[in-house]
Amino acid sequence: MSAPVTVRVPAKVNVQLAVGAARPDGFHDLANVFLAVGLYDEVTAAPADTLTITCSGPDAARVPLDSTNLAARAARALAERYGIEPAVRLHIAKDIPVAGGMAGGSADGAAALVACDALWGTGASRDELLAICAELGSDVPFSLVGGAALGLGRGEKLTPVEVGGTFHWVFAVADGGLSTPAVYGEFDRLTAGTEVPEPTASPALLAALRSGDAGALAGALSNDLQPAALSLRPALAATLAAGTEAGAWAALVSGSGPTTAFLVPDDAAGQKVADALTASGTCRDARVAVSPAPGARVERF
Ligand SMILES: C[C@@](CO)(OP(=O)(O)O)[C@H](O)COP(=O)(O)OP(=O)(O)OC[C@H]1O[C@@H](n2ccc(N)nc2=O)[C@H](O)[C@@H]1O
Ligand SMILES: Nc1ncnc2c1ncn2[C@@H]1O[C@H](COP(=O)(O)OP(=O)(O)O)[C@@H](O)[C@H]1O
Repeated sequence: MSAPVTVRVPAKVNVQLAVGAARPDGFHDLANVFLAVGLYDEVTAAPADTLTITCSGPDAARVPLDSTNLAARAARALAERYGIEPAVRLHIAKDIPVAGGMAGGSADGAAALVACDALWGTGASRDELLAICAELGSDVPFSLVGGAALGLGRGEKLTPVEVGGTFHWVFAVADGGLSTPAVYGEFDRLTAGTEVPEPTASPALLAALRSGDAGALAGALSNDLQPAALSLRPALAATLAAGTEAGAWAALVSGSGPTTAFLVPDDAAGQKVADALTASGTCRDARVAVSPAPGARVERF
């Protein structure tokens, strides 16, 4: 019998999220610049008679353990592709905030795919794995590749982006989550009757990533979903202000939120901003992390 396989997978922050008008299929075309950050989930796949799924960690109770779980969906999709039974016990050790705009579910989907591929010896190519990821969700391909990438289309068409240094972040974890479709829906409501421009990647942002210049990156961060997230969760404005007052170089909502992200110059500043955010009472938790981080990788057999 094969030994269990454990895969570690990072969270993400969107350093640019340019959103176009709603498409006929309900999705939005994006220029989505993903940056993987060093907060990780681990997914372990072990042989079993049937597909079962468990989750541990402080937010485990908020993770669905039914057939909608993205890790379970990934295992089923791979098994179906190779005509085998999805007989696997999946365990998620969850450290990425749930429904927080940091792609935790997508991360678990990508990790389960890599873990099951190794466990079952399917030998799927990188392109096959990426195609399954794109079927599972717009953010899932990025969780597989990690680093930094520009996502076009609905975010699934990836081009790697060069990163020339290490960036230091603080993430303020909010109470409860925000639904991604609800935030896109609020974006549509807020932009109704206006001309929504075609989303394009910012040359200044890509140059800042390439040079590793955190000050330049701070000036180039942008998120078109931020007004929608703030409209649905006005209290996030106080969190953003608390981090900025404590010395963060820049503050923005991470993706669809409600996690907020603070770019800081170094470790010491990160600890100071994290302490101030915790003391402010405007968030549930504050986590420090660095980027870039590698994508879904087998850690141990
Ligand atoms: C906003 C972003 C930014 O990276 O992530 P989060 O911040 O939620 O993690 C993504 O676009 C979320 O991607 P993901 O969570 O994979 O979304 P999907 O499962 O593909 O789609 C869920 C729903 O979000 C909306 N959606 C998603 C992607 C997109 N380009 N346009 C959309 O309108 C649609 O309503 C869709 O039905
Ligand atoms: N493995 C998983 N981990 C977390 N959430 C999951 C998972 N599988 C499915 N979900 C569902 O996806 C929703 C979005 O969660 P998540 O991916 O953590 O946030 P976001 O889309 O904001 O980045 C959750 O509310 C949950 O219902």
